Amino acid sequence: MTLKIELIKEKVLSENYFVLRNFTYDLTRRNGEVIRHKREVYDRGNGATILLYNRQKQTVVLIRQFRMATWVNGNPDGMLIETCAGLLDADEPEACARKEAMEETGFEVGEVKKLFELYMSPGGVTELIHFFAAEYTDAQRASAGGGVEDEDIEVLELPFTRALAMIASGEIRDGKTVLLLNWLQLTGLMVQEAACDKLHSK
Ligand SMILES: Nc1nc2c(ncn2[C@@H]2O[C@H](COP(=O)(O)OP(=O)(O)O[C@H]3O[C@H](CO)[C@@H](O)[C@H](O)[C@@H]3O)[C@@H](O)[C@H]2O)c(=O)[nH]1
Ligand SMILES: [Mg+2]
Repeated sequence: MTLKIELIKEKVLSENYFVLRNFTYDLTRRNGEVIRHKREVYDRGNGATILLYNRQKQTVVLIRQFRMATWVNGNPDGMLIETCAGLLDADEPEACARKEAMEETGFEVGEVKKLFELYMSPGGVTELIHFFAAEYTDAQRASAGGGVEDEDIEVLELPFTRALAMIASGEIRDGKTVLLLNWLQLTGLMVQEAACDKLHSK
């Protein structure tokens, strides 16, 4: 059942790099009762992210960068391991994913697969992230990556099994990255762990 919403007031609390608003609205509950809500909503745009994987080498490409929000919330050095990602700005999601792969990892990917679009923090953040995956080859490496302007991004090419182990150990704790690595595991596109360990011990 669709709830009825009537917007009463919208107030901009902060409009600097992104926008924080306070919404007052009346919501008609499923039982017909009307309740008034006040909710703060942070709009920092939508984004795209892409997992690069190589079946032959059984590897994935991730990045490590400083994330202030994690430092504020208990991450001692603020460093986070993630799939490459960016804000859409004026780009279409797929174009954004390709551009971020190029800028952040240095790989110019070929065919990309659209997976899903997910709200990442619906309690208060508008952001919708578009998820992609692409197989990469060494020949597609066009630059060292590292990001643009004031970014300082480290590129990590890891055995897929190592990346999965890093979720279990807590070394990877970024939501979009865990989702994408779990998606790849579920596809069965990567070989089973024992075979993969054998490949990397050669
Ligand atoms: N001056 C200033 N610059 C900012 C601010 N916030 C972000 N930036 C700059 O804006 C750029 C954003 O880089 P992108 O690569 O486009 O985005 P992202 O931060 O990696 O975000 C991606 O990942 C996030 C985490 O999962 C996602 O939340 C986001 O949607 C996107 O997919 C960076 O150069 C960053 O320094 C700010 O408050 N002030
Ligand atoms: Mg980025």
